[in-house]
Amino acid sequence: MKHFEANFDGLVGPTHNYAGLSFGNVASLNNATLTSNPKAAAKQGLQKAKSLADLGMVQGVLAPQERPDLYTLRRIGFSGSDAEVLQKAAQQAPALLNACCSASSMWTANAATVSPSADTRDGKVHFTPANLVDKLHRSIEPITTGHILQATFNNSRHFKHHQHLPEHTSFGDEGAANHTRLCSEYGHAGVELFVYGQEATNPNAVKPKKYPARQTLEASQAVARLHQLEDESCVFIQQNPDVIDQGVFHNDVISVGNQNVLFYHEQAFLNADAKFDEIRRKMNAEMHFVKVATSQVSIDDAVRSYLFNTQIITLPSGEMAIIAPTNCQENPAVFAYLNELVTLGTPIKQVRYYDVKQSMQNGGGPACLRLRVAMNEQEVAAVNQNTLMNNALFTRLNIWVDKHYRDQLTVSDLADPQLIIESRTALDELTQILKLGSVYQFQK
Ligand SMILES: NCCC[C@H](NC(=O)CCC(=O)O)C(=O)O
Repeated sequence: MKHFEANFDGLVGPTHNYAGLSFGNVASLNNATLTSNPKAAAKQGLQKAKSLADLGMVQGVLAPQERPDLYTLRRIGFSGSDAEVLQKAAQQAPALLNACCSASSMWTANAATVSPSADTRDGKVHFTPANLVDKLHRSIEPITTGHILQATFNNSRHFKHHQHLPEHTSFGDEGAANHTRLCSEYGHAGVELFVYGQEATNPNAVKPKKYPARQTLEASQAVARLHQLEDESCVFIQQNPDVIDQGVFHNDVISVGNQNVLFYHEQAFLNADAKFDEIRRKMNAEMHFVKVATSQVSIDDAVRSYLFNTQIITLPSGEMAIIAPTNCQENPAVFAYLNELVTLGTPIKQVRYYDVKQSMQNGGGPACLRLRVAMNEQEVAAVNQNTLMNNALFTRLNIWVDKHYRDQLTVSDLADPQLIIESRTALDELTQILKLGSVYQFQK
């Protein structure tokens, strides 16, 4: 049977804006006053997804969330008509309004952790939505994320959906951004590498001093248990707290893996040597650890360019390619490194650049925008086929974006009640295009 690694990209929602909501995420804070372009953001994302489909990859899309989130605003005491709720929140608690308007669900690397059927005891593909408790604006995502995942992977014979972990910082979970699956072939059992920022229940364990460690060991272990993974196929490794304090808020800002390749910065992990030995032992296959030294690319350049927030994909030819943001071309040290990388004799043979600047300005690169789901042919056939990218869907979604999205949005626009109507009209139409059923609260 054939096996694939599919990428499901998050569609950028109609309220895409720069509100500076993510303490510890340098780009989010630095760009807090910029005017965003939701239409351009959505189109950049669609173009990247379509380009991967054109390369012969299995590519899908995940619907965005309903924003503004009036249900959360009502839950915290704002009342009246929808327009009144928005106006009162804008006057009395603008920071809370901003948190309820973010289009952050587009970063589907944080939607869930996924374990393919080759790794799980019951032979199903397992999904656990991330609780994202570290950030208010993201902590309101997991319930709807669960609905969207269930409507997309809507076959209980093949797909097992779990509830998100308990909503407490001890179980801080950021999903696939801190999870990498290593394997020889996508269909063979692999090693699932869980990267955590801190141990919540061990007061003596090291942790960052300045910025939050969003992922805990306890959360990663819980996901591994839920997904029915064998101990022999899991490795838990701590992120270097010093790099978290330099803006590496997720592991996918400092390392990325694909099949038997782990591409990483030398400062990414604690106790890397011992953990890499454990990976080698558990893999039963040759591993390529592709290390980038600080002398080649500094942490600052890695964070600015998102060199490691690239996607490494295996093309139908068997060659690996890196999907990089154009920001990597614009950074001299990073561009020089990538030009050299393809000559080094590693499995990575080419680099392709895509403009995803609208997302980058919020601290999300190409890899943040996608959720990886390794599947066999039968599982791909069991996915909601209306979510899979092809020429027709690409054309349809571009028309949909043109019809509903604004080409500029500032934080002060978030109090505009018209935005509720625009967003709901767009999302209602989207659920029809993707045949998702009623996944949003306003549809229930
Ligand atoms: N995987 C990339 C996630 C980026 C995301 N940024 C944000 O939410 C920024 C939102 C804002 O500042 O408007 C985050 O930090 O979780």
